[in-house]
Amino acid sequence: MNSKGIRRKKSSLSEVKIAVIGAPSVGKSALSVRFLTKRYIGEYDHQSETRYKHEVLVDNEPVLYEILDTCPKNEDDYPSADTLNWADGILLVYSITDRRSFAYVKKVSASLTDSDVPIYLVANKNDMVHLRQVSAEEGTILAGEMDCGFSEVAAAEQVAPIASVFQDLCRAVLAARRKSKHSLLERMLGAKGSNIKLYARGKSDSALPKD
Ligand SMILES: Nc1nc2c(ncn2[C@@H]2O[C@H](COP(=O)(O)OP(=O)(O)OP(=O)(O)O)[C@@H](O)[C@H]2O)c(=O)[nH]1
Repeated sequence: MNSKGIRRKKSSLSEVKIAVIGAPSVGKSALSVRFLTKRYIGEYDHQSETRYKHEVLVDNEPVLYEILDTCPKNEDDYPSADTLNWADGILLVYSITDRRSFAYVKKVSASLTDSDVPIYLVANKNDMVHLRQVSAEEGTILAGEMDCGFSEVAAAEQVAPIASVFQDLCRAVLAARRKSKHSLLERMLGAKGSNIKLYARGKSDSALPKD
């Protein structure tokens, strides 16, 4: 997978970089374009990964999404370390009609066990239940193992549930970012704890007793 030129620097607060990862033809582009344009376009003719930028409100806060729609060449083409390092959040996609695509996300999830990057698991093509090869329960179990969100959706038919998937992942990214900032601050305060001076609020320095 070609990820040349992808910046490694982590985003600022309002930017959220999402990598959409899954086996070929599971509907990664259909889901991304549904979220970006609310439209469903059945066939995408792209031979390489595509990046989109899109600003939306999440909980009334503007968020700039950068979405990397990956494009594996085959079922054995897994995302590169560059792609996984680049992402603030990972949308793992499989198709309910394709058991091998479920094996693909399982394998990617196994490579992410030491990663703190928030993940969301999506089972696409839920409109094709007559061709189902992966049960909803299997998806729920895998999401439980990864401790991440999970939905069965149909890019072909739905708009709001797909927006919710991207927004839930965005919330998880922002929450993880707040948590890591908080723990960094705690570590800094802990290290400098002995030097911290406490001032009584509401009193000016001149009103404080001189020692
Ligand atoms: N029935 C059905 N077909 C879908 C759905 N989403 C995508 N497809 C079809 O699945 C095929 C693959 O969709 P893409 O969005 O190109 O899949 P992709 O994962 O981006 O494919 P690659 O870029 O080749 O890896 C297309 O024919 C889509 O029309 C869905 O929800 N339901």
